[in-house]
Amino acid sequence: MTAIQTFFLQGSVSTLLSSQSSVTSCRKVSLKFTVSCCSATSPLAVVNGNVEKRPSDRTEVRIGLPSKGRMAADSLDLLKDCQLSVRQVNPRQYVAEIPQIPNLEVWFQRPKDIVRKLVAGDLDLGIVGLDTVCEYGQGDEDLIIVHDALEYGDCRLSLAIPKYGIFENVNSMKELAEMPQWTPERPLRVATGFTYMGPKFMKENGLKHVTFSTADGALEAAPAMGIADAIVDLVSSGTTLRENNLKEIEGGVIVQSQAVLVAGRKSLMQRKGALDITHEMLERLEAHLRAEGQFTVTANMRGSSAEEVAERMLSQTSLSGLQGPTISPVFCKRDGRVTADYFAIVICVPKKALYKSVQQLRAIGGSGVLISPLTYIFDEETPRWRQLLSTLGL
Ligand SMILES: Nc1ncnc2c1ncn2[C@@H]1O[C@H](COP(=O)(O)OP(=O)(O)OP(=O)(O)O)[C@@H](O)[C@H]1O
Ligand SMILES: O=P(O)(O)OC[C@H]1O[C@H](OP(=O)(O)OP(=O)(O)O)[C@H](O)[C@@H]1O
Ligand SMILES: [Mg+2]
Repeated sequence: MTAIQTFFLQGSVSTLLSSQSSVTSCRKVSLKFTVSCCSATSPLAVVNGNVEKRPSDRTEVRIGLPSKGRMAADSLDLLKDCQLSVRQVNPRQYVAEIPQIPNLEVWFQRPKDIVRKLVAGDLDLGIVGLDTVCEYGQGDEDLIIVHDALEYGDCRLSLAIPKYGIFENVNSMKELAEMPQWTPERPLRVATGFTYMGPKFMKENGLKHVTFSTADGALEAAPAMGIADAIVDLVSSGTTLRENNLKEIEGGVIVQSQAVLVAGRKSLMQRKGALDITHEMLERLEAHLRAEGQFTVTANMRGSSAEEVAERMLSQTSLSGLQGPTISPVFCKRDGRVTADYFAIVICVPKKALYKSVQQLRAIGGSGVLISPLTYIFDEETPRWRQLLSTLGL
């Protein structure tokens, strides 16, 4: 019989980087492992929080969304903006649906569990921060980033050290690695929740004498408490670092992160419907995110012909639109004759350039300028879809 247990290991565990496999006793940490027990007599197999990969014959495609934390609401909002509203019967129910996509089940999970379940094949798609994919995916080639920039959850995984004391004049990873203080007896102590990415980064940067401790939050307190010399944690505005007298250093950014759509390769290749659903979600996300930075601008312009109006429009730097202005005659009846003295112009304008565009329109005789939000810009091609097909070898 197979039982799955989760428990806390309390003890003195840390990783000494100079010898990859050695686990030495240095510092108190609390690590959470999922352990699968095959029988009362067989040895325990630690599988990094994952249950073993197993085949599944379910017919529904599953997407994991963050159940809590700062990514949860933003993920639902983004899907809603793409007309993919999630219908959840009550907030404590972890399964939900997106009525627009009938064969898709939504499962609310903690971000790290979304990545673990993607690796295990229990989810097919997920939305999480790139930092979480890197940390819990541990380089698994079966994890494919389908959309790498969902434009929320911006932060970076960074190494930070105190501004004071022996670190006062240390401003780069190189200077940190060259400090004479770090020896096998007195290694650099790093506190981090990123127990895969942290050690990997330090090793890649040539830091030999390093130990790690971990905690579930408020890591920025560790140096002032005397528990650690440095931390590896997420930074967004930088306020938490500043308030705790810590600084980032040159070369110390490990990952630039934001929300991403991630999928399991096997799911995309083998699960019926998974690739089609991914295609639809990708199309909507790309078209929506592209549109979000733009306004539609319509205006009237007096002119003798569409070509003459177009020439005036194209003489201005901010009025060329995506592929050029759309110009249509506005017909009216004067003295019994139908004429077109006015033309309606329609262009897309980046939100940042809106006021400049309005000024330029007025300068060339535009009137009655109307501004409306854009929901989607569907291009002929979805660049990330091409990329995905090529990654899958299709
Ligand atoms: N300060 C921040 N600003 C912006 N995005 C952040 C910030 N901190 C984390 N993130 C992003 O949001 C994701 C979720 O972080 P959040 O702290 O909300 O949840 P969590 O870390 O899973 O939960 P908890 O902190 O309660 O353990 C992170 O993986 C990261 O991608
Ligand atoms: O650069 P800032 O904008 O100050 O944000 C950085 C902080 O945000 C996250 O913490 P969170 O709010 O998730 O709290 P936690 O420590 O409980 O995870 C992260 O772990 C940092 O502590
Ligand atoms: Mg957090």
